[in-house]
Amino acid sequence: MTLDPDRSPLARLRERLERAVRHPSSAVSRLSYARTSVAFGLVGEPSTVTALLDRNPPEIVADASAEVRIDLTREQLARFEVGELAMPQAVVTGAVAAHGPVRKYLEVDAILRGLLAACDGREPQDGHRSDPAAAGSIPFAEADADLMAIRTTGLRKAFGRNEILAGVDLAIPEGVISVILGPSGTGKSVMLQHIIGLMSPDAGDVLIRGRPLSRMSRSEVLALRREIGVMFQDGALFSAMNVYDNVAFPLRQHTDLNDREVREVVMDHLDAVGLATATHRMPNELSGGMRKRAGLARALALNPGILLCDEPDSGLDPVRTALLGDLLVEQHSQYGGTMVVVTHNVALAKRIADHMSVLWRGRVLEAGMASDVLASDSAFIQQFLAGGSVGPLGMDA
Ligand SMILES: Nc1ncnc2c1ncn2[C@@H]1O[C@H](COP(=O)(O)OP(=O)(O)OP(=O)(O)O)[C@@H](O)[C@H]1O
Repeated sequence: MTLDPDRSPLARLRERLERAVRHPSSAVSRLSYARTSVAFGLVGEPSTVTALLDRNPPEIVADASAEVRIDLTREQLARFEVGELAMPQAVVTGAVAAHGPVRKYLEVDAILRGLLAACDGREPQDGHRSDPAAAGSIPFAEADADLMAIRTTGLRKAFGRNEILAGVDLAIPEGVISVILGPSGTGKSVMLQHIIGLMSPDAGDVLIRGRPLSRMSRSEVLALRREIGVMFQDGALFSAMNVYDNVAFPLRQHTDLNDREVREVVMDHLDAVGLATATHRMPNELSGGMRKRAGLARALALNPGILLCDEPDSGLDPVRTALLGDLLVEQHSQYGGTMVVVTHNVALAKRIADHMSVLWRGRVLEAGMASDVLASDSAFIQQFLAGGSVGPLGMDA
């Protein structure tokens, strides 16, 4: 694989959008995939944007370079500002105008589908309404079921008589930060190992971008792992290599970049995680937080479409956890993609999650946009969020 410097996430997005404009009938899947890099947004300087917002209904425009531009109505802008419609990045003819976390991106997708269908003069094939203003909120479960970054269907796993996963149906949307939250010992790490293909289920399946792991050959699973970066609890650094070589390792293994190009990518990532001056340190000379940040830089080195973070807060104090959470959000807004964070840390989950799945007793108890899950009236969720000792969750439950 060659990493073409011209093929930045933005360049790749542009390509996909161009294809989507040329072939609107395939726009839904292409745009859904495009969400993994960056997506949608306001166009132009704030004053231009305001002028554009006066147009009603919103419109989609292919400019000279076939860039897709999306103008929002005033009503949509208001929701954008209060965070309901925040989008990862806005594109101005190839330049990033603004960025922030995705919140209700599925609503945005409904709008996009409508816009594209309107642009093509046809109704979208999946029956979604073409009037973007009327698209409104669509229930999470109905949206893009086949276009989730990760899905598990009826996943079961037992160790002896100890059933850990009892039919887990998980759906992780593309392009956002998803937190898998649950009490200790509930099987979060076991789930993660199934997703990477390191553990096989007793029943059920894992689908990565629609591709079932059960039907993949070993070489396909290995290739898939290159699309998935993993940040392990302790960083999982090679103890005999310094920080620089640890981050360079996947690039040397899986790309044909020359030394200068490797250096550029490595230093870019180390700089982003605040370790640019620690290149020569060995893992045992790093603090726990530094090891995690080095692990994050390594996990991102190949620019994976999906990043899995296993308990990134383990062993960190609350302040370091908050700082690491902010770093994850920052990295996500910079690189895009789907980020999955497994944790039992409620404060971290609240800080970073766009989407949340709560695991309990081997199943997904509740899942959806983080704000909805946090407002759940489930007794278990309320107890877990509050850290209370009274409720359905006991020592062994
Ligand atoms: N390879 C294994 N063999 C036997 N039991 C295992 C194995 N891996 C995990 N388990 C058991 O599965 C259960 C769930 O473990 P897991 O590490 O997934 O929990 P978790 O939700 O990640 O917990 P925590 O938040 O404390 O890390 C535990 O009881 C653990 O002992």
